[in-house]
Order: sequence, then structure tokens, then C-alpha cells
Amino acid sequence: MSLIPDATEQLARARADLRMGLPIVLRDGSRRMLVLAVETLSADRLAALAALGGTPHLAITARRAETLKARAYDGDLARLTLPKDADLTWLNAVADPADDLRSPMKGPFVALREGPADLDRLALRILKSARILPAALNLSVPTAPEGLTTLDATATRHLLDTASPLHPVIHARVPLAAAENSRLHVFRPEDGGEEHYAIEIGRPPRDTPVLARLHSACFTGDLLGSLKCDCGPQLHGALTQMGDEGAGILLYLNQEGRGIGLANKMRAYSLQDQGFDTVEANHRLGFEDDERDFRIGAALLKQMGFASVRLLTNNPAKIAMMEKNGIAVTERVPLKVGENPHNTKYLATKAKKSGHLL
Ligand SMILES: Nc1nc2c(ncn2[C@@H]2O[C@H](COP(=O)(O)OP(=O)(O)OP(=O)(O)O)[C@@H](O)[C@H]2O)c(=O)[nH]1
Ligand SMILES: [Zn+2]
Repeated sequence: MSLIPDATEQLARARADLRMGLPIVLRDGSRRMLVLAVETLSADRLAALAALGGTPHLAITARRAETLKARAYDGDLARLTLPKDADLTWLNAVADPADDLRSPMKGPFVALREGPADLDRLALRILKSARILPAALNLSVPTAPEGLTTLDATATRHLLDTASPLHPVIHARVPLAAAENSRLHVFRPEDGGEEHYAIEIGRPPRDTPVLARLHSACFTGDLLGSLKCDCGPQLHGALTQMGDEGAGILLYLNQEGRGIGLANKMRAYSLQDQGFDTVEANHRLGFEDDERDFRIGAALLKQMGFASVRLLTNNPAKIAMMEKNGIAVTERVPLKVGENPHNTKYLATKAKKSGHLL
């Protein structure tokens, strides 16, 4: 192996660069596109981009375009031309729905129809995977400035399509209130992404269906006891049931906010305070209802030697994804705990829009 970063390592660097406000370069054959994340763009970098000449455009997802009433000629995304006086304030207002209601963005927005959108599409995928707002200021350039992280488009698309291998790091005994005979396993993905955990209760046999839960991280619910969702009671309810049965496996997947990250989840909460429901809020931010990668859960179970589960969930999509990824679900075990006056609407929306079973 060479000492030079490979495509996976370049992608991890690109995510870090974008989160810090640095441009990256997407390369496809002889084409080069500079990409800047609007969320982290500074006035200085915007001025430096303008100094390069050329005509930058702003790529947003079709979800965000719908809110702004901009035409998404590219299907799942729109490439907006910048008005002459476009500044940081304008770019932020397009990218971030925080002020949509207080000072609605005035169109008309002019969307590009001509030219390829493939690199813009890739840029938005990378931004989502970096857990920042999917809005990219892009500029096609003949040659890219020195010193920037450059990604090969084909290799990067392939990496984003493929689940990163996860490697066990360490496991140790952690006696829990719900189950004294418990162990915590830490897994680390090769792609520099978040670590995920498995809590093994007792010593579940590998040749029979194990009582299992795939729990997505919820800092607010799991740690703070937030009443806006049902995550905390679900987490503790699942551990208690596994403790009572003497065996189980709880995967704690670091996919905060259904895969949009805590900052974006708080943006969604702020929109919910303005009257939007949990799904509408995600869409206004430019995200899909659910951005989680459920393949991770299936991969971890397989890696730990499990082939079939009794799944603690109310979410049919989780069952479908397990089956699709080679884990048999012999039984769905409902997990109905934690309903309170603050989350009745949230749970009703999940049932209505995301197909959750009541
Ligand atoms: N984007 C967003 N995420 C939320 C919101 N409320 C909770 N979440 C996240 O939703 C996820 C809930 O995860 P789970 O409880 O595993 O999943 P679920 O799809 O509800 O399925 P089950 O609980 O298994 O029935 C967590 O990642 C939370 O952080 C919200 O309003 N917006
Ligand atoms: Zn929650």
C-alpha cells in the first residue's frame, strides 16, 4: 500500500474539508468542478471564488427546490443561477430554511437546464454524508487550484453506494441496570465515519433467532430524556426486555436524527416549532424523510454471527431492510413505550407518513 491517500481516505478528507469551509474538487475525465458547502462558506472564500472568474451556480436538492418554488429540471436536484447581487446572505437563505417564514425568499429562481448535473448530484451526496446542509456552490474550472482535496467522481460514487466495512475494535463487560451480564462492542468503519456499538446481553446462541433492536442514536431522547420523541423509553425498554429474557443484542447506530446529524435535527426541531411536522421539516431542509443506511445494522449482526432476529421495532422499513440484506426476521416484537402529550403528534406523523405500526 502506498503512503498516498486512496479514494476512501480522500473522501474522508473531503468531508472534513467541507465541514471546515474548504473547497473540494470533483474530477471526471477532463472536467473539474470546485465545490463549496454553503453552510460553512465564509465571505473571504466567496470573494476568492469570485476572483477566479467564471460563473458559479448553486446546487440544491429537489426537496429544497420545492419549498422555494424553484424548478428542478435535473429531477432530484436543481442548479440555480446566482443573481448579480448574490452574497452570503442570499446563499444562506436559499440553503437554510430557518428564515423561510419570517422573510420568504423571493424568486423567481432561474434554474439551469443545459449541461450535465452529475457532478452537482455527487456534491450533494457528499454534503449529506458530511452531515451538513445539502446546498453546494459549484464552479466548473479548467484546472483546479493547488492543494485542494480532489475526488475522482466514479470512484467516489462507488464508495457512496457501497457500505463501508466495519471492524471490531474492542469489547468489554459493562454491567447495566437492566442486565448485569452485558458487554459493549465497538465497531469502526473503514471510511472514517462514525463508530457504531453493539450491546450484547447474556450470551445469545448464534443458531437461533436473537431478540434484537437496531436503535438509531438520539442524543436528545436517549441522554437528555427529551419528551419530543419516544427514543429514550424505547432504548431502555428494549434493554429491560433483553435483560428479562437473559439474552439479546442492541445495536446502537450513530445515525443521529435519522441520518442527518444533530445540528440538522435541531434545525428540523426549530422548523417544527414553526408548525411543520417531522417529515415536512426534513424536506424543507433538503433531506429525504429518512437518510439512514440500514445496511450497517445487517452487516454488524452478520459479523457477530447472527442470521435471524426477533426484531424489536414498530418500523416496517427496518424489517424490509433486514430481509433485503440477508437477516431473517422471524418475528416483529412491538416496542410501544414512551408516549406522552409532547410526542403524540410526532408518533401520529410517523404512523401516517412513515408507515410505523401503532
Ligand atoms: N430528522 C429527525 N430525526 C428525528 C426526529 N425525532 C427523532 N429523530 C431521530 O429518529 C431516529 C429514531 O430512531 P429509531 O427509534 O431507531 O427508529 P424508528 O424508525 O422510529 O423505528 P422504531 O423505533 O424501531 O420503531 C433517531 O435517529 C432520532 O434521532 C425529528 O423530528 N427529525
Ligand atoms: Zn428521539
